[in-house]
Amino acid sequence: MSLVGNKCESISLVEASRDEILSEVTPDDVLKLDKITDTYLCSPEANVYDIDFTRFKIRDLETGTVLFEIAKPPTDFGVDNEGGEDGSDDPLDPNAGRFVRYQFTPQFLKLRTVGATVEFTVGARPVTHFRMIEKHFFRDTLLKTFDFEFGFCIPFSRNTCEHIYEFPTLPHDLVEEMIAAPFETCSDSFYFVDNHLVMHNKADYAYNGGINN
Ligand SMILES: CCCCCCCCCCCCCC(=O)O
Repeated sequence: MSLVGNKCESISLVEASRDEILSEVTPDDVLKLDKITDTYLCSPEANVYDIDFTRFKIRDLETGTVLFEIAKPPTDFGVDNEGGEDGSDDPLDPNAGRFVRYQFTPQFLKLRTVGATVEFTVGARPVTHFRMIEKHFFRDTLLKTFDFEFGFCIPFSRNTCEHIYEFPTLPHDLVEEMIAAPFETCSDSFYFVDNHLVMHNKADYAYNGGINN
């Protein structure tokens, strides 16, 4: 099956078929991806560990400035935070909560290291080798793959960790294109427990905040 879409702006977020879900997606598979996926590569039910993200914060590590922060309201977390138009606010959408839209200013792309602090809870099962592989694209170009470990989580625990994003050096022309093309920068975040894919989230990004808007 084709796991990839052609353009961030035109991906079709259809759900993977049952056969696709049942075929195991490995960390090596996603490390090899060179395009954004056009489907979610696991169903929401794959999260048998009841991993629940409850807080997320991004800060510039050079100045300590907090750039973005969201905490889970009582019933929801991770849906469009800026009023995007992907339809994920629909309570019947099985993919609600798997997509986030970020809107940053152009200055964001000048940062060198960003710390992303995530707080999450886990359910009744111990979580071993919890790992996130996250791929960032602009259109058809892979900007960078991040590969982070969360480690081991005991049952019914609340956990916090900060991962360090070292920004790639991007050519000036590419940066200008990214600023001029809101939401054509996007990412796939794949979460594995013991090498089994348990969650797949998507995000897109605009970097034109403060420019005529
Ligand atoms: C411009 C290329 C590298 C970009 C690194 C951006 C770091 C942003 C951290 C936020 C990622 C959150 C992903 C998510 O919400 O699923």
